[in-house]
Amino acid sequence: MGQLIKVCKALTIAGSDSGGGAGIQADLKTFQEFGVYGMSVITAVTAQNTTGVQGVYPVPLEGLEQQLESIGNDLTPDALKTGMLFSGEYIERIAFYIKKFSWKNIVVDPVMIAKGGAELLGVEALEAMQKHMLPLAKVVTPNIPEAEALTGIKIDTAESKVEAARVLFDQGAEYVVIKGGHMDEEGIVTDFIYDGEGILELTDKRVDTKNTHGTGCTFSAALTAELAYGKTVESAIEQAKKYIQTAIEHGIDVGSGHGPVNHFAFRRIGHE
Ligand SMILES: Nc1ncnc2c1ncn2[C@@H]1O[C@H](COP(=O)(O)OP(=O)(O)OP(=O)(O)O)[C@@H](O)[C@H]1O
Ligand SMILES: Cc1ncc(CO)c(N)n1
Repeated sequence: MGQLIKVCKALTIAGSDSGGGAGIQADLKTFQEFGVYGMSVITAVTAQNTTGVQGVYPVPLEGLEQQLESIGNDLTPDALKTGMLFSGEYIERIAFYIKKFSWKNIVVDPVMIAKGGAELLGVEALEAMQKHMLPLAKVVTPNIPEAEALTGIKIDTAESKVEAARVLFDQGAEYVVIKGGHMDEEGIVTDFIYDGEGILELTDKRVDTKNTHGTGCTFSAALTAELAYGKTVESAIEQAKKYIQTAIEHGIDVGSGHGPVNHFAFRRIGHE
């Protein structure tokens, strides 16, 4: 007789990256590495590789809603993350289903632009992100350009970073993580965390590499996996930072452009 195993479950609502380094593919690979059962709702299919995004094909709205219904009627995620949400209309529907099924532990990665400049979310969708997604977010994880777009604040000083984090908190996120990958800091990368009261900064050494495709998706997926286990937000962020650091340090040599990070490096080199 087979034995059924109870596991923690995580859902990603995001776009597909045919190249396998970002989006749904990065999320599911990361969930698997953390030993979490991964599920997906696909918003759009991208034709993409390490050199860029060649095409974006949204899943019809009906198909998006049906995927959400299918998950909600049978499987309750312990945590979920959102990535590329495609449009304001899609965001509004996704928020509706998250509330309908009372899903909790939500990580909102407000993906807007791919490395190389391809638009993954229209600017018209900014308002929907602020109005519908941020109030549902346990954690919001913008990179610097996304934090600037959502707040209208130019982030170029320590003070402006704090100010932007406050605005995102006021927009409804319980925790704000402004990722430092795009900040021009000599030799280090600092992620900035704000919970409405205190500030925590997580710093690690900047890896000199062109293989940074999918860093943001991978980081937020690791964070989501840890939340699915019931970890505190602080410890989930710390673990996600360790995971992404190891994945970047051991980048994978495929493709001729910005190659992927190594989703399986963390366990293989002895972390648990
Ligand atoms: N060169 C690097 N060396 C070490 N850590 C990095 C580097 N670049 C990014 N990171 C880390 O990776 C995570 C993602 O940050 P980043 O700012 O690159 O997100 P992102 O722009 O949303 O990524 P993407 O859009 O490519 O998926 C953060 O934890 C950040 O500190
Ligand atoms: C589908 C998808 N989601 C997110 C990103 C951002 O890295 C990407 N390049 N592609």
